[in-house]
Amino acid sequence: MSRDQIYALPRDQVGQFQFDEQVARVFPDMIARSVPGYGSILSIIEQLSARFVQPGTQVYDLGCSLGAATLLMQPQIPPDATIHAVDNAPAMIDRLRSRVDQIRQRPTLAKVQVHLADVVDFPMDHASLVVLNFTLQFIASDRRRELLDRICQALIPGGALLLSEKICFDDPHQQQLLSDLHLDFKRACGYSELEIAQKRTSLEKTLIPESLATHTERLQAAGFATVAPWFQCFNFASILAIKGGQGR
Ligand SMILES: Nc1ncnc2c1ncn2[C@@H]1O[C@H](C[S@+](CC[C@H]([NH3+])C(=O)[O-])CC(=O)[O-])[C@@H](O)[C@H]1O
Ligand SMILES: O=C(O)C(=O)Cc1ccccc1
Repeated sequence: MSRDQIYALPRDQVGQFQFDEQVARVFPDMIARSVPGYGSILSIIEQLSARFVQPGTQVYDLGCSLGAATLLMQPQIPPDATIHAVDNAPAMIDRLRSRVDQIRQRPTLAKVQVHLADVVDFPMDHASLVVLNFTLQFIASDRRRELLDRICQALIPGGALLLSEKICFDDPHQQQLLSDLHLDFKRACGYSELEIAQKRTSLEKTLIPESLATHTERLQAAGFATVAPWFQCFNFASILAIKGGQGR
């Protein structure tokens, strides 16, 4: 796996973070060394897919990057279900397309369709599981509610949304403590102070975290009957939201 050294050398100017060729090349290493719990969340997504995905339904992996979640879910779900892996970064989608083409499309495996598209207006229907694994944080704040409304509408009764995000805290002491612990995690994973500082600058206007309360309230307002935060490590959290059955 290629090591992320993107921010290792000093830059005169640090531009906005982009999911370009350079990032796609090192992405598995970058995310594993930047997001505490990323590997655990992926293996729970694999487990959830076995429980929630129903025969003949659609699964959406929104902001799929290199398809880590998609490729784990594929062997777990009924063969007549379809996974739609969606990302608007050509560098990510090109790599995922060639990986999916390499996997022989066995009739016992669910189909994977790879889409270069913006998740904000990507059409969805008859979904039993939607994955937003660290993607909503990159969507413009004023488009988030609309996307969650559409996801809830697209889900069948009993269908699930898995939402993982970097979060922030209303209490400044909690904010300081948990972001400091995240920085310690990055240091322990081998990032230098320069790498940490330059990446932080590049993400400032691109990755906009919200509080767990904001996420929970918006999911409830979008129509989810059950909103269950199930994972938190420092300032990263994951929520499972279920659309109610008939009458809920
Ligand atoms: N509007 C958008 N439309 C489509 N894609 C988008 C948009 N905005 C951002 N992206 C895409 O969302 C992904 C976010 S990474 C997700 C990891 C993955 N889920 C994983 O489980 O490995 C998380 C991170 O890097 O922290 C990138 O590939 C962007 O191109
Ligand atoms: O690196 C960080 O500080 C993050 O918040 C997570 C992250 C991981 C990968 C790409 C962009 C942001």
